[in-house]
Amino acid sequence: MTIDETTHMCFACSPINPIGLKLVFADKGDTCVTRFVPGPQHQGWTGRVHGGIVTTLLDEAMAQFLYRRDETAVTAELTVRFRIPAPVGSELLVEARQTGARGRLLTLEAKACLKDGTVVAVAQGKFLRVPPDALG
Ligand SMILES: CCCCCCCCCCCCCCCC(=O)SCCNC(=O)CCNC(=O)[C@H](O)C(C)(C)COP(=O)(O)OP(=O)(O)OC[C@H]1O[C@@H](n2cnc3c(N)ncnc32)[C@H](O)[C@@H]1OP(=O)(O)O
Repeated sequence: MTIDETTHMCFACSPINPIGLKLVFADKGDTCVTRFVPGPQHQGWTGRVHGGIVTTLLDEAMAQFLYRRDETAVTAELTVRFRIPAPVGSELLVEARQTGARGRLLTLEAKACLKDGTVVAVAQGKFLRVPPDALG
């Protein structure tokens, strides 16, 4: 896949998308991790981070796990369980890992936790391999 890591506009991880989350990822053991401090602009109900933003963090962590391992795949299905409200202003630690692979189908899981380890949300993702040129 040919993607310019400095100029792409991914909402979650682009360094230059003006309204993006600007997530930075790293590999840690068999996981891919990131941290994010949601601001007031990321809330739904007052003081609670919007579930779509939490979902984006989880989805992106799984997608980055694959990207960093040279897999070209897209999210085909995503299930999120929101365990507790994510408070605006509290850092979220997000990690993703692969749980399986069968043919084109890759399965992953991700979780978002508060700094004290409290789990905020967990996700199961199914990703389907696509040809590299399908993703530009
Ligand atoms: C370090 C620096 C960073 C730099 C960083 C650079 C940028 C890094 C950007 C990252 C960016 C990430 C972003 C986040 C991840 C997105 O957000 S990805 C975007 C959201 N997802 C999409 O747009 C996907 C939209 N859907 C599709 O394109 C198509 O439906 C799919 C998923 C490719 C599948 O279509 P298809 O290839 O035509 O396949 P299809 O014939 O439907 O199914 C093939 C097989 O898979 C099976 N299948 C399909 N769906 C499922 C399912 N959900 N469950 C089970 N089986 C399934 C089918 O049953 C079928 O099985 P067989 O009949 O072959 O046995």
